[in-house]
Amino acid sequence: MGSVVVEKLTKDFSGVTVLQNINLDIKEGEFFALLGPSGCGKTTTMRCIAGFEKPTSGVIRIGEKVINGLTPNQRNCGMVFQSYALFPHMNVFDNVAYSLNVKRLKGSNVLKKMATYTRMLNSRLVKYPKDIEKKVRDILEYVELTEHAKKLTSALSGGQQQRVALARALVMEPEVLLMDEPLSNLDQKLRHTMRNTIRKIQQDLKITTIFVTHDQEEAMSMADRVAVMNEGEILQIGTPTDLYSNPRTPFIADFVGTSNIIPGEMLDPEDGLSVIQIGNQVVKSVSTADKKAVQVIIRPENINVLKEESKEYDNSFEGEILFATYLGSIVRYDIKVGDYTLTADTTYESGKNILKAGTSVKLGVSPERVLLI
Ligand SMILES: Nc1ncnc2c1ncn2[C@@H]1O[C@H](COP(=O)(O)OP(=O)(O)OP(=O)(O)O)[C@@H](O)[C@H]1O
Repeated sequence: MGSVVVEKLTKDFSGVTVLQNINLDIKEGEFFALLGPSGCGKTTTMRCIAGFEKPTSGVIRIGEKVINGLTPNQRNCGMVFQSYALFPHMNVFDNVAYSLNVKRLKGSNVLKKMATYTRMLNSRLVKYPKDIEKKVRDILEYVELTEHAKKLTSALSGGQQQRVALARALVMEPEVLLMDEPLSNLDQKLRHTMRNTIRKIQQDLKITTIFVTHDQEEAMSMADRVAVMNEGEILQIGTPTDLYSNPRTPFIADFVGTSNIIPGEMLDPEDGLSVIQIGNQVVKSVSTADKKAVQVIIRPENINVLKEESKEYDNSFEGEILFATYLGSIVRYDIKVGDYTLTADTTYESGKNILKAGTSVKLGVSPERVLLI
């Protein structure tokens, strides 16, 4: 398995820069996600690594080898796309065996051999060499598709088709697995199951994996590390917990999870805590900033919603419930505090009533949970 290093990668399309100064250092066996909104350059980064796009400048290495000059086939990357990209007229087994066969056919008269192979496939006379037969059987068993081996891929469910695509990539024993929004076409429930399947396979095989997604929950739940991209740049790289607790910009705080982001003004510190004026309230934070105008970031789960003040908080506000959303294990409240509406998450306790709109509440936030950017 290979590490993937990208150095100072830029990409222009007709003079328009879509990637600028992308630097990645992906470790061997790591599950690495590229996360960002639509159009931020995730797929282009991936396509440069796979060899489908030529970088305008920059160096890409797999292991020790610079791969800029190699064709996609020579790069030893397996690819899985959102659209599956399977052959609908072939059965599962043939789809998975296809690339292994094509690789073997390399050499003289490839086109003629491929034409013969396709004819054999069409007439169902194809007979695979023993080693290919075994490899395909093993991988199909691994992704739990053995019983579907003879079915046309067009007759399978989305999740099964994506497992065929995964098997087809893995059977080539690639050094790096590149996955571009592989779960986007699946419904919510299947997406969750497939997340676990992909993560388990990745951990089993310890295959270096780059996973492109615009879904922060997907990236955060699957990846060892995540690069957050926006407008052709990488804003921050970190573990999911890193990004969640120490977002470097308001964009990341907002994109990775839900945040209350409120503009404030720094006052003089008190008792070792930063003091920030927000409207006619002050908020205290252990976080520091070396500028006057700051963004105050508070995660919804860090706002304690109390019907009466039962505990002393360094930060305590009066608010009024505007709206309550029951989300299963949590209840999310929109709460009016002065001129702002804050979002607060509370654990749902069965048997306890959800607070109604109009209820007056006290909010408590510990200074450790107030982040300044
Ligand atoms: N072949 C191309 N020619 C011109 N512009 C392109 C080409 N491919 C991509 N772009 C542009 O480059 C930018 C980045 O696109 P890219 O597909 O990499 O973004 P993305 O983050 O993967 O978005 P999505 O999640 O929507 O796929 C976009 O503005 C897109 O329009």
